Amino acid sequence: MSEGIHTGFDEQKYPYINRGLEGIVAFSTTKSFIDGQKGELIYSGYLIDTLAENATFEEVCFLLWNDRLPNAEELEDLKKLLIEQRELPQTVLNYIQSADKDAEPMAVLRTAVSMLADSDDTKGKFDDALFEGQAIAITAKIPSIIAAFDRARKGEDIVAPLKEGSTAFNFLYMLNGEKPGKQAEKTMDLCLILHAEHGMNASTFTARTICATQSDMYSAITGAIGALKGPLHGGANTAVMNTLLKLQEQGDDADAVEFTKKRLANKEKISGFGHRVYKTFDPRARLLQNMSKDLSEETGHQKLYEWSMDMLETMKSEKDIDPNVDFFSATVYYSIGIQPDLFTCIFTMSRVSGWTGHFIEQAANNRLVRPRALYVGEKHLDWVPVEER
Ligand SMILES: CC(=O)SCCNC(=O)CCNC(=O)[C@H](O)C(C)(C)COP(=O)(O)OP(=O)(O)OC[C@H]1O[C@@H](n2cnc3c(N)ncnc32)[C@H](O)[C@@H]1OP(=O)(O)O
Ligand SMILES: O=C([O-])CC(=O)C(=O)O
Repeated sequence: MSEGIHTGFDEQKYPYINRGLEGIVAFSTTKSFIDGQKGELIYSGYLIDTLAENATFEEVCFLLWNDRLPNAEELEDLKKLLIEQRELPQTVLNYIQSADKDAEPMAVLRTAVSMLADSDDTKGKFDDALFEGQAIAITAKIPSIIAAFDRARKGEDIVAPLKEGSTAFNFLYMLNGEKPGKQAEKTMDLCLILHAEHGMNASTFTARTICATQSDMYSAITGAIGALKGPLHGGANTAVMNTLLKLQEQGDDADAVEFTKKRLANKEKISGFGHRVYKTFDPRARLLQNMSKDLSEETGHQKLYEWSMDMLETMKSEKDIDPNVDFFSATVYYSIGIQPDLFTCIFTMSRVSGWTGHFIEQAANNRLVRPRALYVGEKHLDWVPVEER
């Protein structure tokens, strides 16, 4: 340790700092398992591929809140409760209508979710018996907030939620003002399943840290939304789409290989690639890649898919880095008509199930989260009066 640096630590005991907490195991969980070498993801016992093939988003919510799949009656009950909770309180609708049209959708969503606490009958009280009801209310209302803001900012009437249909179906209906077809609903539902849960990622860690102070679920989800919004986390899906749209502006013969190489040469990070845990292809990206390919052919967006593949191959050959979940979700969302600046909100619609599952788990076996920082500043300085500085 160099002279003048005072750590405040026993240096024998704390010889290094773990920047970014990489590899630190601070919680146990039954919510998900990730094998970063094999590229395997499991939600409460079920492989992501099994869930993608068989489950609905509502079943995944139940799974993440209860660590088991629902029987038919439990699933119907949950769907009913989610439908009952879709309507937004008038205070939140008023806020959405008055929000700046140019505001970031994730910022509006963050504020609106925070406001929901006021009109919740439980006031977000920290009580085991109330957590699942709060999780249902927040999960049900997030799609309504996203769709309402998107319509309000375009000067369109807000569409009231349906009293039927899946979360995916109702969201697309509220967003577009017309009922979606079977395929759009299925695509949306699959995206919700694939983004629901992912271990101790930055936003889930935020939610658990807030829970650990015994604050409340609304605060935890508000904080988690703030963490997800960043471009190194969930915000990367919007950044991926902006890159592809930039290529599109250059015309059909735009060169995605050169574009990627140039950015790498400038030491820029390429959004949608790399991961703290996966050292191979993210299994969700594999599933989304197949969807992206099929949808790009159906919607005439083949060029976007071709450029994505050029970027993928360049990242592999130049850096040996694979795509993460945000890479192909971008073109999937785009192909079903969602605007790029809403992409991270769609991620939120899904991830709220994992955040709330972790909140319930943390509360059941709580300990305050409180790591330490290595102090590297000065100590015991003499006070200098302001006029002498
Ligand atoms: C839902 C999600 O949150 S998935 C992640 C979404 N985020 C992104 O797509 C943003 C782009 N990716 C990244 O910034 C990173 O890969 C992260 C933040 C996701 C994970 O990164 P970390 O584990 O912290 O790795 P770190 O940033 O230290 O990168 C390690 C090395 O790989 C390089 N690298 C990692 N990702 C990328 C990338 N996307 N583009 C170019 N280089 C990259 C780094 O430059 C670094 O190289 P160096 O050792 O030569 O300096
Ligand atoms: O696990 C992470 O760090 C990021 C991620 O892929 C996710 O949250 O889905």
